[in-house]
Amino acid sequence: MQLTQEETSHSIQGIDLAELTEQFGSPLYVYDADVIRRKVTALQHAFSSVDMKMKYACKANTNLSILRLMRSIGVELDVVSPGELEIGMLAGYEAGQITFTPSGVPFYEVQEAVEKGAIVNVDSLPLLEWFGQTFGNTKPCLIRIKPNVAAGGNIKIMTAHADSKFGISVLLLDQILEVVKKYKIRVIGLHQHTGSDIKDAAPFLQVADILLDTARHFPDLEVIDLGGGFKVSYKPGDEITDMKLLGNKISERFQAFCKEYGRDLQLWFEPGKFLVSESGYLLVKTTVVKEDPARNFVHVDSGLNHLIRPMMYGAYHHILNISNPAGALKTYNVVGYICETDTFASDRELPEVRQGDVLAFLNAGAYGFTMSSNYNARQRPAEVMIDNGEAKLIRRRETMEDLLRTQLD
Ligand SMILES: Cc1ncc(COP(=O)(O)O)c(C=O)c1O
Ligand SMILES: N[C@@H](CCCC[NH3+])C(=O)O
Repeated sequence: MQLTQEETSHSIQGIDLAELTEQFGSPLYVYDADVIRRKVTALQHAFSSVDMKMKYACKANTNLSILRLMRSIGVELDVVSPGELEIGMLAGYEAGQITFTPSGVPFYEVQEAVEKGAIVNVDSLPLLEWFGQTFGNTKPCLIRIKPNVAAGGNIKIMTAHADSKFGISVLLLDQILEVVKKYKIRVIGLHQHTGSDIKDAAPFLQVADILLDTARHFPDLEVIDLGGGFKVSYKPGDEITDMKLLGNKISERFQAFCKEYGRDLQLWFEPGKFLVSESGYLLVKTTVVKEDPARNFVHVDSGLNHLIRPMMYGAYHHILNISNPAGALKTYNVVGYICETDTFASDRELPEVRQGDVLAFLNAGAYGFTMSSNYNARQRPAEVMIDNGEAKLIRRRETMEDLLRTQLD
């Protein structure tokens, strides 16, 4: 990973990260708005030769300020629940700019979203049948195809292989077409999402081919939606998706398809991680350094309740000791304070960690706060966004009252 000068000096836009924990407390999520802008621009450049639209997969990070930033730079939205839809609309999106990509949800959730004006990605044959019965040809929809391709950082985040629950298998095309014909359903797009953390261009091209082949059977398309999944850099030296190469290759195939189809379509992507992962840091404080005969343990004032990716996927998050960057290197297991095995990192070399040192977990912008919980009756951290050289609190720290609000005594 190429750390920028700002990252090595442990400041963002001139704001010292350690000082932020003094000001806003610890643990603390911090986001750099400039990184998000840069990522959006990179994707726009990569696909500048086609009519491309970004639908930010906001499950990665639903903070209203992030959504408002996305909206201000022309990025639309992909949501997976009524809650995300509501947050999107609160951020100022019109429902027509939002796609709803459910996964086996109750049909009334789809009904409400469609009635509000969102466009649904239909993900099962029973939902397609219901959609036809309920809306006939009065509402547009996309169909989520499962291309039966396995790709992604780990099996838990692969969503398009044959055994995955997501979408309608491409092998069921005849049945899809039958239902569409029966109700004259207005299918304006085909969608697929292969998985997350996909480095190589090859799987993206493979699924694009499958989706475009399938698209030939639908005469009224306006959109091809290739989902998200671009790989970002988690580890120093990590190879990431070559967006320029991918942009050229996909655009070329897409243009050839549009020519054959006889009409220019729009190409949609639903990036989550790519847009926000690298913008975020989780700042934590070292509570205890335990020099055990077997290992050195660094305990921090956080755990799987705040950042579950290392425990859930074995995901690597780079860690900086921002209080002692020049300390002698030592090897540690960095662990949380939760009453479970919540190891953030094993055998990690860090500049000597002392009690009270502030550590920064990188790549905490995506699937960090949104996957957090109140396990062990712990409150969730505050969130801060740095923009125009200013740090603003964009979510206050939870309190005990927040935790008790729904309990009836
Ligand atoms: C339907 C859909 N679109 C987009 C995404 C975003 O994926 P990523 O954050 O890897 O770009 C996901 C998450 O896996 C998803 O399920
Ligand atoms: N939450 C996953 C990615 C999205 C999975 C949902 N389909 C991660 O942190 O890598």
